Amino acid sequence: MPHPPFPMHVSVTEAREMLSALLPALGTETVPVAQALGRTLAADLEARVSHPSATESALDGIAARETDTLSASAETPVRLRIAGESRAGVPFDGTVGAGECVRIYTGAPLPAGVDAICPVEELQDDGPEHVLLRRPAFPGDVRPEGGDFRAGEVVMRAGLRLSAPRVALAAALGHARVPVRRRMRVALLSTGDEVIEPGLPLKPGQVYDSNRVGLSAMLQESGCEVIELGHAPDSPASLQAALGAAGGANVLLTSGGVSMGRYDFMRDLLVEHGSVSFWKVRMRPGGPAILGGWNGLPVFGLPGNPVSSLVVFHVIVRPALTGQPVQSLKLRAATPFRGLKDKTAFWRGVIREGEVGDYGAQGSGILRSLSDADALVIVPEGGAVEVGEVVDVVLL
Ligand SMILES: Nc1nc2c(c(=O)[nH]1)N[C@H]1C(S)=C(S)[C@@H](COP(=O)(O)OP(=O)(O)OC[C@H]3O[C@@H](n4cnc5c(N)ncnc54)[C@H](O)[C@@H]3O)O[C@H]1N2
Ligand code: MOO
Repeated sequence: MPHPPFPMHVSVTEAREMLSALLPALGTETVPVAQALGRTLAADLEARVSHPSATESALDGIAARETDTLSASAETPVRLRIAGESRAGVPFDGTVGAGECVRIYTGAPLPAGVDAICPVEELQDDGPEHVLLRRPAFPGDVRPEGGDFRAGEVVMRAGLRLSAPRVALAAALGHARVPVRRRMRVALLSTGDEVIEPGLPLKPGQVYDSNRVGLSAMLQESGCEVIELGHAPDSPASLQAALGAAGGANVLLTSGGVSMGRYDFMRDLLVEHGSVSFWKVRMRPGGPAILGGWNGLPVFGLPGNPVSSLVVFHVIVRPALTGQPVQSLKLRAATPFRGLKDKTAFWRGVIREGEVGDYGAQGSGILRSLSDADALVIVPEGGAVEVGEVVDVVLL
C-alpha cells in the first residue's frame, strides 16, 4: 500500500480522539443507584443530608464530660452516675449533668452536655446506676456532625466513574437514582479460523477465544451494553455477514485480522468496502489497531494478540466509550524499562513496596503478563527508564 488515503501511525491520543469523534452523543438518563456500577456520572451530585447527621460516638461505651474523667486510672477509677442511654436511632433526649454519663453505642448521637467517650473495655459496672472508668474519656472518639460531608455540599463531580465505593457514596448522599451517561451499545465480534469456544477439544493450531471473553468483561465493567456477535472465520463473506448483523449498535469492536497477513481480511474489508479513519497506532502492544466505518457504523478493529487487544481497549477504546479519562499515577522504577524509537510502550509492571518493576515476559501473546500485572508502565516514544526514575503508570 504505497500511499494509503488515510492516516497511518497515529499517536495514542489521536487514536482516542478520532474514535470519540465517530461515536454518537448519547445523552443522559437516571438509573437506580444500585444499578449504576461502572456508569459515568452525568451531573454533579450534592449531599441531601449531612453525614454524620449529628455528632455521634465512634465506640460502644459511655459518653461523659472529659473534664469529669481526667483523673481516671486503673488504680484510681472515676465513678459516674448513669443518667440513661443513647442508641443509634434512639437518642437520649435529656441533658447530662456534672458527674454523670450515658451508656452509648457506635453511631448513636452524643447527648447535650457531654463531649468524650470511654469504651466498654475500660469500664466496670458499680451497682445498677454507676460505672467505674479506668481511664479518661477521649473527645477524639466522637465523629463530628458533617465530618464525612455536609448537606448542600457538591461531593461528586460529573464525569466520575461510578466504582463500588462511589455508588455507596451516592446512596449515602441521599440519592435513590443518579444521572448517568446512556450506555454505549457495543457489538463485539472475534475473528480467526483458529479461534474456538473455550471448553471444546483443541485441535493443533487452534486457540481458545479469550479476547471475546476479556473484551466482553471489560465492556461490562465499563457500563456498556454488549451485543454479542460471536465469532467469524477468516473469510470476507463471513466477516461481511457478521458486520451486517451489528444493526442497533453504536459501534462495533472486532478482534483479529488487522495486521499484515494474507488472511487479515478485517483490514482489507474496511479499506476496500468500508472506510478507514486510521490504521496503526504508535504503540506496543497494539500497533496494528484500525478505525473505520461500515455502512455508517464506526468499527474499531483490535489486534488479535491477547495482550494487544486488551491493552488497546484499556487505553484507547474504554476512555472513548465512557468519557472516563485514563487515570495514571507516578511511581519510581524498581527495574529498567526499555523504550521504543517511534512507539509508546505499555509494559506490564508489578508494584512492590511502592515501586514498579518489570513483569518479565512482555510478549503480546503472554496473557499472564496482563492478568498477573498490577499496572501498565508507560514509556514515551524514544524514552527509556533507568532504575530509580519516576514513571507514569496506569493501574490495571
Ligand atoms: N509481518 C508482520 N506481522 C505482524 C505484524 C507486523 O507489523 N508485520 N504485527 C504484529 C502485531 S504487533 C500484532 S498485535 C499481530 C496482530 O495481528 P492480527 O490483528 O492480524 O491478529 P491475528 O493474526 O488474527 O492473530 C494474532 C494472534 O492472536 C491470536 N488470537 C486472535 N484472536 C484471538 C482470540 N479471539 N482469542 C485469543 N487469541 C486470539 C491468534 O491466534 C494469533 O496468535 O500481528 C503481528 N504480526
Ligand atoms: O502489538 Mo502487537 O500488538 O505488538 O503484538
